[in-house]
Amino acid sequence: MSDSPAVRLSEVTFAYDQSGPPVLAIPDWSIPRGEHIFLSGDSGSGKSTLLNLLGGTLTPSSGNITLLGEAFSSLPARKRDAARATHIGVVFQQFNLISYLSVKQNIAAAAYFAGRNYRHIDGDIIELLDNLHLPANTLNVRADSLSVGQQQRVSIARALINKPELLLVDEPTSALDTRARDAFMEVLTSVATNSAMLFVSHDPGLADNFKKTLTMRSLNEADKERQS
Ligand SMILES: Nc1ncnc2c1ncn2[C@@H]1O[C@H](COP(=O)(O)OP(=O)(O)OP(=O)(O)O)[C@@H](O)[C@H]1O
Repeated sequence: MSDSPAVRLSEVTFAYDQSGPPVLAIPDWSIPRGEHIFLSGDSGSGKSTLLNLLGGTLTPSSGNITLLGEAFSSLPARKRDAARATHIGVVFQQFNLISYLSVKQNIAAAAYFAGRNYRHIDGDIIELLDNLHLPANTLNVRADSLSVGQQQRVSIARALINKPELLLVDEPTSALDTRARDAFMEVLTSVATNSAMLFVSHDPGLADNFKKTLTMRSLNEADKERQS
């Protein structure tokens, strides 16, 4: 189903407390394949909740999410984990690299979890590091011996090693200074051309890197506005 969007939400609601009101309600929304979207919104508006739903670490209270036209949120946890590992890359705010493993081992782990033969992906890793302007001699050093900016690039390489159709990026630049931030954005958008990307950030200065921008509002705020 190559014409189906990367991800689609249909009649999705989510409540942390099943007896309470939902924190998120999305009747119909999709991210087309290859589209890069910048998402901002006030603290508490539901951005992280949405990322977790798209990544399958949370499942909707009602409605459903499809990935590449196939069932996703309704899958049993183990199959959802496998679909995530194969089709979704995630760049976390805190990188989430395994500090005592090498750069290569961190990236290869993502290939392993996607069921790939990770012993034969050295070429892919070297090519990615090169595109990310990371010197090849960083391949075998411990992740925690790199600079913050370099660790962030390794986290992009890990997210992209399986050529995911969907890339979820959560506040990736908050630990970087302005120069490193601009370099990061340039390198990210140039290597992620084949993936749909949802990029979440509080930094409005980054929106210019995207053709499409969205702002999330909390359901509470939307309700208050409707009533006033
Ligand atoms: N684990 C949780 N249990 C209960 N409520 C939660 C939980 N996580 C988030 N919430 C609530 O859900 C709503 C949306 O939170 P979420 O973290 O998704 O917002 P956000 O836009 O990502 O905020 P921020 O920009 O501060 O990270 C908020 O009202 C928040 O208090």
